[in-house]
Amino acid sequence: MFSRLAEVVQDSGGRRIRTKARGYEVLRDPALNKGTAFTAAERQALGLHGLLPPVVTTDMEPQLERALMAYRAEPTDLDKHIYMWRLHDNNATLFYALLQRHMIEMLPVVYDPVVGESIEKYSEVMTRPRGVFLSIDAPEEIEARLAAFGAGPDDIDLLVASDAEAILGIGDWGSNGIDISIGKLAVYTAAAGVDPHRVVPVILDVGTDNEKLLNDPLYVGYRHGRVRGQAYDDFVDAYVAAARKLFPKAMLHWEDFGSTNARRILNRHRTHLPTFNDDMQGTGAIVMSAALNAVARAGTPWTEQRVVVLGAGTAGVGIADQIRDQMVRKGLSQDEATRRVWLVDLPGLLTAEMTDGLLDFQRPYARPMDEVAGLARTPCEVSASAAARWPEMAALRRAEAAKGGIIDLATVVAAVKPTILIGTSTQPQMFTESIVRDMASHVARPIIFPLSNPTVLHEATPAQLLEWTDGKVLVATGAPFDDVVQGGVTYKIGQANNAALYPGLGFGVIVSRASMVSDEMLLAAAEAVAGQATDVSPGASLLPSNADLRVTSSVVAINVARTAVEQGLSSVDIDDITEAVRTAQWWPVYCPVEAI
Ligand SMILES: NC(=O)c1ccc[n+]([C@@H]2O[C@H](COP(=O)([O-])OP(=O)(O)OC[C@H]3O[C@@H](n4cnc5c(N)ncnc54)[C@H](O)[C@@H]3O)[C@@H](O)[C@H]2O)c1
Ligand SMILES: O=C(O)C[C@H](O)C(=O)O
Ligand SMILES: [Mg+2]
Repeated sequence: MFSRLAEVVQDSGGRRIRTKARGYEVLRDPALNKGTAFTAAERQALGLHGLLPPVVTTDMEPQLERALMAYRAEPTDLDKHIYMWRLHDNNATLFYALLQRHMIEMLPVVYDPVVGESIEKYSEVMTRPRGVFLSIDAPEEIEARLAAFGAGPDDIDLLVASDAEAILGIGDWGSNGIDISIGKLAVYTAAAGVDPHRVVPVILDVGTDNEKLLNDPLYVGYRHGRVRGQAYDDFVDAYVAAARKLFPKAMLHWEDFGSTNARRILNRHRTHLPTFNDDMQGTGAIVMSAALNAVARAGTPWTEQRVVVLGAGTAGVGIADQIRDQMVRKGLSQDEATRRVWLVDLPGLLTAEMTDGLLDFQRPYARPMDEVAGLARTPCEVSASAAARWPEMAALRRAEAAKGGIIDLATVVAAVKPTILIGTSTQPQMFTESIVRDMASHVARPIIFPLSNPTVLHEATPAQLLEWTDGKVLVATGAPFDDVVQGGVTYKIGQANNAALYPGLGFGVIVSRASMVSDEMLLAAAEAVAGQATDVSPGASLLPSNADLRVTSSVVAINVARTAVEQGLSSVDIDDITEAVRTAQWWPVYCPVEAI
């Protein structure tokens, strides 16, 4: 976001910035600062002589070299993460140029998995606050606080908001969650070219149930338990109303909400706003991309897939829904397709007997009792942490324990013989060797996607899955993993992280100024990503490399914008969609800065 002292001009002379700022006002504005790249004439006009060393660098190269050395000299990934945000606060253009050039190396540091660590340690490592902190303690101030960001009605394309109840798989992190909104936005820019000066990171602080934070004297958020119920809904509604009023063109992105809120919020707004939930829909779509390629490589029809999902929360059921819809598109009835998906959660296999206790979006998948009657039950306990984090699911688990135990994943896999196994449980190593070997004994090419982030929470590693299946598995993961060499084949591991999809999806919505995000737009995004992974040689990844994120995101944006236009959802006239996407993309290059 530029200070009020600057404006961007885009005309036949190209892009330039005009500013009333002078001297340190220029150098301390990360959107304006170019450091040693200010020309002699700019230094004269902006009063920078004497505030910069004498060397004038004509391009960014020396700065990039210096920044890369400083980055690599940082001892830990968290230090590197902090370095990157300091760099951003000094010179945003250089930050994005560096990130884009070293995407494979730096994306995991700026974003997932290291962003998880920075959120856990935010109280200690917080640098300059960024974004807008909204609090349920002051709902009447929402509009004023958003307005304090300083942007006008035409200045903002996108807001990413989180209430931080379900950050990645690490749970409730209160106000610290601002870093997930910031990290997601950085990926929007690096991957798709969303203008970083036209976005707002938001944290919706409704309190936290995280005892560690509540007892931490350095905690930066509101120190009370999570507010739920009507007050919560009113607060979220007030945020939506204020965001729409102040930034009527902007898309609203929801990130890392708890499973009891995520879908309700989305359903309330999805048909009348350009909005989507990344964990449900972005994840569902990127998993569809990987699944489209995996099913094609396995050579089995969509209508014959049997899908087991471990972890029936926001992401798991978002994925289940999109897979079910694909089976319907391929000819099954809604009921037949739903019957081909088995959800396993804390209470084990979700069954019809649990219906009253299930979350509404889980209910359609509950298995009929006659089908499960003969299945073995495994005794179980309910941990205090699970009971606090997923009370509804833990209550059902307790009820199952009283009946002798749960129908667990191993039993379900043995009975169902799934072709596809998805992990969104937040629990590491749940895809055990015996479960995976059992699955592989029934299908030629088991499709297994352990997706729980960050890396340490994955249900299995790609190396394990490849070993246990003798290289037969078709795998994609949530976090980045190195290549695995086995039996003379180098396996490239596709990252089924929504980061490969949501930036292009959002950019397509922004370019087309779509009035909503339709299921067809999500499918268009999924197909676009899938189409970018063209190598089908042994060991080839199911998804395009993150090194090509910019290309992938462009193709996604074009497909999404085209679909919006075709569906009559676009509110602007676009003659040439490819050109519209191309010209809207922001690139991290310096432009002239003029004094006014
Ligand atoms: N790869 C991606 O792009 C991507 C996207 C979104 C979420 N995720 C990951 O998926 C995971 C889940 O995210 P979410 O937003 O759906 O969280 P969530 O809290 O909504 O859902 C987690 C679910 O797992 C269940 N669960 C907990 N312990 C379990 C166990 N032992 N056995 C079976 N189920 C168990 C919970 O009851 C809950 O229903 C996280 O780790 C997150 O990082 C990955
Ligand atoms: O943030 C990510 O890496 C993906 C996803 O949104 C998640 O919550 O895990
Ligand atoms: Mg998320």
